[in-house]
Amino acid sequence: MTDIDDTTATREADVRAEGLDARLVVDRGSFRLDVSLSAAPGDVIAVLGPNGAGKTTALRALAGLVPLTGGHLRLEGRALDRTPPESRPVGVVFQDYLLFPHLSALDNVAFGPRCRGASRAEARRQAAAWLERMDLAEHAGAKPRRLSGGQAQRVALARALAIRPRLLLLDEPLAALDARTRLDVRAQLRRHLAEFEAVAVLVTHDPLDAMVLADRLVVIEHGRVVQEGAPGDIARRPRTDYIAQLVGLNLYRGHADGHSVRLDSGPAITTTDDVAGPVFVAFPPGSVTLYRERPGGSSARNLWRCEVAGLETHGDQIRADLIGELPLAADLTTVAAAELGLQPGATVWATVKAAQTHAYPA
Ligand SMILES: Nc1ncnc2c1ncn2[C@@H]1O[C@H](COP(=O)(O)OP(=O)(O)OP(=O)(O)O)[C@@H](O)[C@H]1O
Repeated sequence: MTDIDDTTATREADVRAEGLDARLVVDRGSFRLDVSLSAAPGDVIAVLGPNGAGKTTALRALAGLVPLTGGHLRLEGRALDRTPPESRPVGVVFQDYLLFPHLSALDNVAFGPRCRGASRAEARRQAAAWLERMDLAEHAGAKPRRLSGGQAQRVALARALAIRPRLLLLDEPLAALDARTRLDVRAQLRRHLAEFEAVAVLVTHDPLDAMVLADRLVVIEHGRVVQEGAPGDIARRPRTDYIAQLVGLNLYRGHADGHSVRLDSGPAITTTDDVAGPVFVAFPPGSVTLYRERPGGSSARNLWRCEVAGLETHGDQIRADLIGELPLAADLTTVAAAELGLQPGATVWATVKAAQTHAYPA
């Protein structure tokens, strides 16, 4: 057995004995969720996917709020499939926090320990300690409507952690916040998740939240896992159009023979990678250069005639959506777009250097 096999085997043993080991099969009308999730203690997993992919269903199944149609759910070696939600060692932070409006921050956090048998005084003592840890001590007496979005989020997190869960679930934890608050709260949440010693699963459709907060991403589409791995690997080697769009790459599928990849859709792309067989080829929109006339002296091997289908601002750049023999996205500065006279319907020539493409096995 190699070292890698040893590490994998150890991780799998950890997952079975101490972590999360789940296959969640849930039928909801015509929709079927069927995803496997496993994590070792201390792992933060982000479940990422487009609208309707089944992220919330997966989270609710873990919490026990929707029943499994099939599969299994084990946490620290214990089957939870038939355990009612309130008896699961699971803490949940809902998207809109669902704080009790009539209770103070302190009593919101004390609620969990109290429900699980702590005396009123003990529950409040634990709650006060959690609020302190979240830098919220001075807001202990405040009702939720007096809290800012970021403070409410931390109270919700404190409430979920106060029951000392062995599985922490977060549903779009930053979605309710404005952009400025989001930045701060994301950094704080990252710190709290790093300190959390059990498994955390967060659901999001924001790739930045997923990349910053999680050790591992599980991408689901149409109720199935389409790709999983470390954030960096997924960003470098997307395997579906949805993921390629999330990480901002043009992505194609084709058949490689040496440095040439014949795409399933027709044209070929030259790459510096040496690959063979079925592959993906990806390149960033920023690596595309556009010309109004066919460039004569360009050394680029990859040259395609395209038509501008649409233009939109993208950060401080313009993103051109191009169609033609190779549909692609190209980023250029506003000045360059003006000089090229880019407008929908215009014909342009697009080039990409072989060294800026990346090919990998499909
Ligand atoms: N109560 C329900 N009854 C029947 N179908 C449902 C129910 N709730 C959700 N669905 C369906 O299950 C599928 C997955 O929904 P889910 O909310 O889990 O997706 P999601 O990935 O969380 O999406 P979003 O990002 O939009 O919240 C959708 O097709 C949805 O229409």
